[in-house]
Amino acid sequence: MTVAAPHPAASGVVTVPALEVRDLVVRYGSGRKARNAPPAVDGVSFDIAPGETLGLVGESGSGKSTIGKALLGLQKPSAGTVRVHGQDITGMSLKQRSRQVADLRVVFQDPYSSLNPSRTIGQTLVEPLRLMGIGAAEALRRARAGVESVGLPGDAVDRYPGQFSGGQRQRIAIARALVCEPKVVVLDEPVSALDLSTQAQVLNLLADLRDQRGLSFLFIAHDLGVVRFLSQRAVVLYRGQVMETGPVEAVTQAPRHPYTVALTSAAPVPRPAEQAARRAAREALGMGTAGSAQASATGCPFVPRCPLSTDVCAEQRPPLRLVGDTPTACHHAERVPAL
Ligand SMILES: Nc1ncnc2c1ncn2[C@@H]1O[C@H](COP(=O)(O)OP(=O)(O)OP(=O)(O)O)[C@@H](O)[C@H]1O
Repeated sequence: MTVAAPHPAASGVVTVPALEVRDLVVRYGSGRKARNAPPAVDGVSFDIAPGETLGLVGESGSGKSTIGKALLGLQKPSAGTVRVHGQDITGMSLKQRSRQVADLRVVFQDPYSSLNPSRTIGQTLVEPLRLMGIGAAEALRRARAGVESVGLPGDAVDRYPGQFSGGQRQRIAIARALVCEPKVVVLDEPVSALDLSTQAQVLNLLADLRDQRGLSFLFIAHDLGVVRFLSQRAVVLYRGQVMETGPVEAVTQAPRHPYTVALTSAAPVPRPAEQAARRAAREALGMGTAGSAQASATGCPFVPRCPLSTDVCAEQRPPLRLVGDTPTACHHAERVPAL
């Protein structure tokens, strides 16, 4: 099994982050109703160092993909900034980005819908290079090298997506992302549509490419086992907010926030006693047992035995936040002295 590479920041050398996200807020829709609704992403901040992989985890609907879309310019942020190697790209249009921001690319979840079925692999890979002003012959040479770098034959450029398996298509999607030689790649659930053995192959390929090229990954996933395999650090999201962040081993093996405990309890661990404790934590928090954790609609999803329902709580926000080493107050506990 591939082991996550050491965190580059461990060397003590101060570097400009490959990706810097500050106080990101994203609201969908417009008008008063949208303004009054809780944002899909609510003040999220994180950095990714050069060569580092950051796992972004959370239950379905927690805002993971919305963050990915905001980084890529597919969804306009309501507030906050996004910098790639120090360059502020927050307000850039998609057109500007395609010319200027070759540093940031994406691999989407679904290898079947993310490639245009009517275009050859070569046409798909050449397009972003041509937008960057690279000549046709050189772009085709790079496209061939790109498919070879993900373990496919160079003549794959003459074929169509329908002629490849799901795993091969995901390799092609990775080649498309890397052909522009980006520094940062957003991987939005890149293996969750693949069967288990293909998942392992694609994860190993991603780890190899990252280590060879010094890439930084934002690895969006709901499967904590997969996140642990590739990431050095993890950010746990709930309802658009960061609940906990830290080294991936600490977050997955010794989570500090009750929500993370509940989320991790769905992932198998080698020690039965720990598994049982985590299962109990999930039950205490009123969360489901499947991989996608669901908070209880009634009853506080954060504090065991808290009698306040999310309907009653005026804050309508997670009561306890643990970011870095700085826990903030539990609003629910302030209101319920008996806790
Ligand atoms: N186009 C949209 N219009 C309105 N609301 C949206 C839109 N896309 C997402 N949302 C809402 O934003 C919130 C975050 O959704 P998002 O897709 O980012 O979550 P996620 O963590 O990626 O979930 P999943 O793991 O299921 O993909 C959810 O409440 C969702 O309903």
